[in-house]
Amino acid sequence: MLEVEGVSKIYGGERRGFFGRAPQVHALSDVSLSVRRGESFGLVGESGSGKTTLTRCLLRLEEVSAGTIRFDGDDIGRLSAAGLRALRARVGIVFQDPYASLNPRMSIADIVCEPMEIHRARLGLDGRGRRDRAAELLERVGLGPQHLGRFPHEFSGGQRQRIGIARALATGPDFLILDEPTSALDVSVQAQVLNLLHDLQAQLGLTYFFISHDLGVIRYVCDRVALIYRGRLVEVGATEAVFQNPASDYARSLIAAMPDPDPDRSPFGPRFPG
Ligand SMILES: Nc1ncnc2c1ncn2[C@@H]1O[C@H](COP(=O)(O)OP(=O)(O)OP(=O)(O)O)[C@@H](O)[C@H]1O
Repeated sequence: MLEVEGVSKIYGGERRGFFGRAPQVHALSDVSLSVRRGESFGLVGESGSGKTTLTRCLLRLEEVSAGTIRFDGDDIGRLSAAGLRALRARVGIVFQDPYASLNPRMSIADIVCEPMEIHRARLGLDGRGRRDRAAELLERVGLGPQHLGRFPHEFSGGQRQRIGIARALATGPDFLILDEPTSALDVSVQAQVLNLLHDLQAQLGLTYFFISHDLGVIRYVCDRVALIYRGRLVEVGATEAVFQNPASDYARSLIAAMPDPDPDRSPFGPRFPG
């Protein structure tokens, strides 16, 4: 579904004054990976390793410096304005911090309806239709439609992240970027949100691109995983194979540093029980 081929991204280098240039940062160097339809693909890397840059390139919020990204076979670097809008409707994002990512002055109805308004020509829903869909989405994420008129401060962290997930689903995407979706939550709430994501994936046939620096969560959730270090992929493979038989020194050191490498004894229990 997603193919990233030889992608590099260099920030900076633009002229500054008469003689100088901004320093260059190689945020991504020759990154290649592919995500299959219906799978959960994990991207693991420490802060500054290039995870956000890669997701921004996937949505073409940044232009790549080299390489190509294909979504469903289309080179996203060559999409027309209409093609780009369609891409952004098909790709939803759940952000890390459910406190910062929901506008405190907007009602839950407005928050969940906003992406539907942006994409209204494509979705063909009037105001009533958007509100009905928002109610349906709230129900899907385990919150009732009675919450539509309330505001973010009235909800717990886990509930806010459910609202963030409802918003990410608003345009009917088939691909979700989950950017550290549970790292701001308590461990008990993390497991509930991860289980919700698992159920939604099965119900809606979603493909997940799951970013995290928490290997326990990645092992629990992802079918395959890529490790990124200073903008370079150092390992890609089936999650269990990488955990049980890591090929790179980086993977070995990450796994050795995990508090408990046994998923059956992780805070989340065995991988997706039931
Ligand atoms: N707009 C920008 N201009 C210049 N450098 C940037 C820009 N955005 C990111 N960088 C640099 O690119 C590198 C990769 O950053 P990126 O934000 O992609 O990492 P990350 O893995 O997402 O980190 P985090 O987990 O902290 O979000 C870093 O060195 C960062 O400082």
